[in-house]
Amino acid sequence: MSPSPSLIVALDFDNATAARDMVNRLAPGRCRLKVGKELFVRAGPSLVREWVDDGWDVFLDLKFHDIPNTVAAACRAAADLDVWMINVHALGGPAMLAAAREAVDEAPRRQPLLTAVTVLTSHDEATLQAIGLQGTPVEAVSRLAALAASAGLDGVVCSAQEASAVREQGGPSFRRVTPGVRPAGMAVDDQRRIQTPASAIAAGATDLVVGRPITRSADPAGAVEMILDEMQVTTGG
Ligand SMILES: O=c1ccn([C@@H]2O[C@H](COP(=O)(O)O)[C@@H](O)[C@H]2O)c(=O)[nH]1
Repeated sequence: MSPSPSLIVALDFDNATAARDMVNRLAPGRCRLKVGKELFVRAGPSLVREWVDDGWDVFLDLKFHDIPNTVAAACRAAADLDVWMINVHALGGPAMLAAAREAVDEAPRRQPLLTAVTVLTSHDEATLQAIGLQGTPVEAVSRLAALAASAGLDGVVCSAQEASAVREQGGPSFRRVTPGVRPAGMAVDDQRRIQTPASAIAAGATDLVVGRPITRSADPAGAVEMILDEMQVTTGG
């Protein structure tokens, strides 16, 4: 069975105060939080721990990509924060993915979901050619999703444009975490493979990641509700 759809707010801020202000404007239970490289480097594990202790599900989006031993150690450190989800790059290959899986399985308390980034949503076919990846984005994502599924990961990060192909690869319970979501008429920014919230859900995305359309809104909680409404139109939830 597919997981219930969820909305994850990307907290791309350069300081803890601004990030806390944003979280204080969001309604607990309506969305999850994502902490990425910028905020983590600026504000560190203590901020993540604070939100986890407050009851938030936190996706620690650090996209580990290194030799297996280093990634396993990083995954252990991330799991120690009792977060809901962590991720690595599928391009790290089978041994790295297996090492990450083993590290998370040995987590002493909460085992986070472990997902793998396939092809960044800022990439289009021309970018793939430039970096030497063969085929279309959906072909590359499918190959990498198959690697992640064989290593026993819990899902992948992809664009919603590939969500149905990933569901075929990994089965319904294999999560399709999709950034690059833009409500109709919003700025695309640096994203290239985008979908609206409704079309992302219709395509089989399980967890929608949305940053700037929420965090740059004058009414972030209202923006969350509008996106959730759009998601429910398709799920009937
Ligand atoms: O392929 C990927 C993987 C991660 N991201 C992250 O998601 C958010 C998207 O933010 P927006 O402001 O909604 O564009 C951001 O934190 C990225 O680091 C991604 O966009 N694509």
